[in-house]
Amino acid sequence: MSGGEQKPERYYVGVDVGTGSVRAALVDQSGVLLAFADQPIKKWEPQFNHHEQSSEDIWAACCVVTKKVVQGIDLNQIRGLGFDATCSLVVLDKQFRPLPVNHEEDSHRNVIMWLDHRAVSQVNRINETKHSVLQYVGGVMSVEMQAPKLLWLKENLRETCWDKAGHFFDLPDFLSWKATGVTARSLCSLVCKWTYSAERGWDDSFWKMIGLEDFVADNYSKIGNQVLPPGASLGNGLTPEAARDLGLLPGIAVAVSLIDAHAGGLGVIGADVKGHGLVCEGQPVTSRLAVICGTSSCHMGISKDPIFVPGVWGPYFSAMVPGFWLNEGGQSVTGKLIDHMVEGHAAFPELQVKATARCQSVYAYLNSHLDLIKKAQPVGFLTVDLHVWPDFHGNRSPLADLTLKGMVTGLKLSQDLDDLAILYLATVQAIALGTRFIIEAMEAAGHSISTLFLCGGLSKNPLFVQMHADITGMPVVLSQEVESVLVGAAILGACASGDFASVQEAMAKMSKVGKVVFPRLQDKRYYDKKYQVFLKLVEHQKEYLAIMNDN
Ligand SMILES: Nc1ncnc2c1ncn2[C@@H]1O[C@H](COP(=O)(O)OP(=O)(O)O)[C@@H](O)[C@H]1O
Ligand SMILES: O=C(CO)[C@H](O)[C@H](O)COP(=O)(O)O
Repeated sequence: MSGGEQKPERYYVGVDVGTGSVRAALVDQSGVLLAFADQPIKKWEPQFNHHEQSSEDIWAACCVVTKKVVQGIDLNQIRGLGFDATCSLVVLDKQFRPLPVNHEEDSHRNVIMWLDHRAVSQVNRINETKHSVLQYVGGVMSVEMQAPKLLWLKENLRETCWDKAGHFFDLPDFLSWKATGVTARSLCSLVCKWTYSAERGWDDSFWKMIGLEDFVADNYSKIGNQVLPPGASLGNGLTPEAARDLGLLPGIAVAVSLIDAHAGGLGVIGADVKGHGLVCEGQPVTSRLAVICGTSSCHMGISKDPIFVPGVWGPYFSAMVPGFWLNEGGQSVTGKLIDHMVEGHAAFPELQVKATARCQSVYAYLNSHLDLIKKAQPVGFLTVDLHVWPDFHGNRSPLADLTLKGMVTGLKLSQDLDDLAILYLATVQAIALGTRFIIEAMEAAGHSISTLFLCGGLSKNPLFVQMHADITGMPVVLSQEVESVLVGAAILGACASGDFASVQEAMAKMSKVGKVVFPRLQDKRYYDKKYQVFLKLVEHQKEYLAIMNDN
């Protein structure tokens, strides 16, 4: 190339499989999103607490969105592809065909979703073993992890699923296998959801103790015995078949994947914060907490040395940022809870009609409605006598108690739009109060957090963002690209292509600060009182249980 000519742009494709939809983006070397597409995916709930999906449906959606974002682009400029996905469990037979994870024997439904709580008895038995691997998941294994789900399959679907199974994949690893034919697993998935240790590998005694000695006997071939770091390049890149499916060129670099929350973490946590008046500017990156808020919220904090936080997953070595330990706090339903509260209210049909008439989302309409009814006071003060405990799907962190339930106190006989708006506000606040609860647990164990970096669908909601700032008392950083999880996936593709020397370098170059929302410190006293009530709610819930269980 002659001196005056510009180098052709280099692009990366990121694919993010969330709970409700698949998204793809075309991203350039500086992390700018040039094209975006999304596509809903199917979900089944055949019985309460059973949640299933189809890996074929998910792959088909990945193909649709990828083809859309590369339309009109010279495919030779696309250097790498990265996937992230929810940590759902995909089951395939020895010939890589889908196997049913249900009593109906519907093999189309071969994915047990991350939020599925069918394996309660199994996880209780696993926790009773007090095995040392449990130290690395906050002391208590979650029913949402893979070991209890695998045990459930063995105990409940022996002939139709377990005996025929050849491959159990975390969804992010299924996608990279589909793209490359390589069955290597991501260190991220195996460490965070499967009890693998980055330093010690699999622990035979754990699998034997819980009754899944089958994996030890076949040298873990069904759950992964080749483990690679996220962002590493897989095999010979994209296979000709997958290239046809996705509308890309064969041979482009495909990265080892990440779980979606972890991709969000990569997409936001390394941004250069200079000039934004943020306290974290002069502090190490460990002072930042990435909060990825979609159907669920995940609170990703990193540290140089392992920190054991009771009820908070981890510490996981190199599972998100290489060389750092990760603690992952979480709330199992946040976006799903807001939607549940709003859509279940008697005034929801009226809300839908009014929001549609104004061409607004229901959330934007509710936010403006709250602004109307708040009068002179700060909007958050509308919930002085309405309080919510948000564990409608159990508590992930910091209590790690899946038996906890949701609570609402302060209900009235009214069913109008004002009532719906205030209940929505109290729910948003409860989620933010839950974040404060998690941060306090992390800090008590040794983390020192000063700044939140929010991304995911809920970060599009200004009320949700402001409440997180006001209730935690910390500034909230939003990225320049709203779809930061996709930037994280593209960072993986960029690393696999060899265009960046390390994940850290790609993070620093591709994630950018957009808006900063500061806490309104004048409202602190009010939110401190809301937090006091919040903690009382769960105390009371436990008391009610003790009364009812007392013989
Ligand atoms: N424009 C928006 N304004 C406010 N909230 C939104 C918006 N879009 C999505 N959400 C919320 O975000 C949640 C979904 O987030 P998303 O990141 O898309 O989920 P997932 O990755 O789990 O599929 C929804 O449940 C909804 O509550
Ligand atoms: O457990 C998780 C990450 O470790 C997430 O909760 C799960 O992957 C679902 O993510 P989302 O709510 O973004 O769909």
